[in-house]
Amino acid sequence: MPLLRPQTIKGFSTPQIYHACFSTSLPRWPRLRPTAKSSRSSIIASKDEIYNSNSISHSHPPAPPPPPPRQQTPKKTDPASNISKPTTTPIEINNAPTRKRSAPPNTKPHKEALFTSTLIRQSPNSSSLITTTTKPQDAQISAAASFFNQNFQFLYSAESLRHHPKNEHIPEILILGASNVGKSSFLNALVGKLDAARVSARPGKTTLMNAFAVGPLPKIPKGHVKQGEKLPRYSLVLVDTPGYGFKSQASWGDAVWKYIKARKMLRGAVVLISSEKKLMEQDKWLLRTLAEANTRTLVVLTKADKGGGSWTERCGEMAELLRGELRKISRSAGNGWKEGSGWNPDIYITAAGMDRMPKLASGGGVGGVRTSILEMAGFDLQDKEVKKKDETITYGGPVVSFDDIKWKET
Ligand SMILES: Nc1nc2c(ncn2[C@@H]2O[C@H](COP(=O)(O)OP(=O)(O)OP(=O)(O)O)[C@@H](O)[C@H]2O)c(=O)[nH]1
Ligand SMILES: [Mg+2]
Repeated sequence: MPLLRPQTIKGFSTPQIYHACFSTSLPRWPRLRPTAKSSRSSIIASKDEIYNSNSISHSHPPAPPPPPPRQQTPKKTDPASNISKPTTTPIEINNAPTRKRSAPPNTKPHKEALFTSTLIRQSPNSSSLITTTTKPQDAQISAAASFFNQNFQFLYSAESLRHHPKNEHIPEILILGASNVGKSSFLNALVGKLDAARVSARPGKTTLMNAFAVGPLPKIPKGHVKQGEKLPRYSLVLVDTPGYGFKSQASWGDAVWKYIKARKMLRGAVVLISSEKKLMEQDKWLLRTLAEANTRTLVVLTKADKGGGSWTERCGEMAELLRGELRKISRSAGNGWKEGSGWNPDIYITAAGMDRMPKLASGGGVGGVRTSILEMAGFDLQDKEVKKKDETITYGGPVVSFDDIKWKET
């Protein structure tokens, strides 16, 4: 296999070399300085960690199977009609036809749309929050839903990079965000299970990187399979992470950072930001770090149901703010991390953990996010079908093994 320079592989995490400066005194994620480059030896250490990863830690086993779903009494109301319109920004609810979904009894009218929408998104080209699904989007959303509902499996917990077992074939997506932002709840909603990942009202619940598998049997080209290799029976790995900020620890950030810069099958990160809070410096730092590492990024607002005032106004303003921040970051990164290729200009809005309703997996804005995650992971979403794209088309170059990467000299 020819030696490829990692920076020639377009659009996903390029293993570049950065210096990490970890704060040990504060129980926080490390403060990283992605622009300062380090020596090659720090990367070689990461590489060794990958290849010596025989031990799989199960110190954070999955939660027991969820109880049977509670019975819901459907309440038929038009979600869009109950949205309070913003007063200061021109955010409107698109009135395209919606698929009726049931909201729990006694749902407050202003939250009804949150419960019933599969897609809540703000795109740069529209001043409205799109909360509805048009016909083709519906087909894609249901294709993505059936993908995510297949073959759910807890894989492993990892304390550091070397605990992640070798993965040569299956795309991995990282779920990142501050502690308590709703990462584990979001993952549960994605896979349609209430208790796949453990959730708690107390920040700092997730302390390890927890990997979960979803999706149908993968179609791996014969030439990519080594003799006697045991093939995975799922198509996508979602990795829940410990949060940064309040109640977090520097070692958690260290593990996540090493994973971002060295993990071969990482195809993108979903960054969760709470819509009930202000954008934090640490959120901006994370986005900058992903930009410098050239990791594809999708930003999702969580907890749209929380906080005062109109959620449409609050989330719409926050989405605009974030997009401005992302543009600034991509200008200063000056690499392939650009609007549309490095980061997704659509900001999704979710209420994944809202009331922890069993049926929420089909609502709360989560359906639309699934489609973008699959796209980021290299799948092609056609009507009612999800197909794995040829890696050579998606990423602009053959997939090289970690061993074949010629490291950029500093
Ligand atoms: N109202 C509301 N609550 C939510 C939402 N998402 C999560 N929550 C709640 O927020 C709390 C934290 O959720 P988690 O999913 O554990 O958050 P996390 O980011 O995984 O937290 P750590 O693992 O501690 O970093 C829990 O009480 C959830 O029920 C949401 O969309 N709306
Ligand atoms: Mg968690």
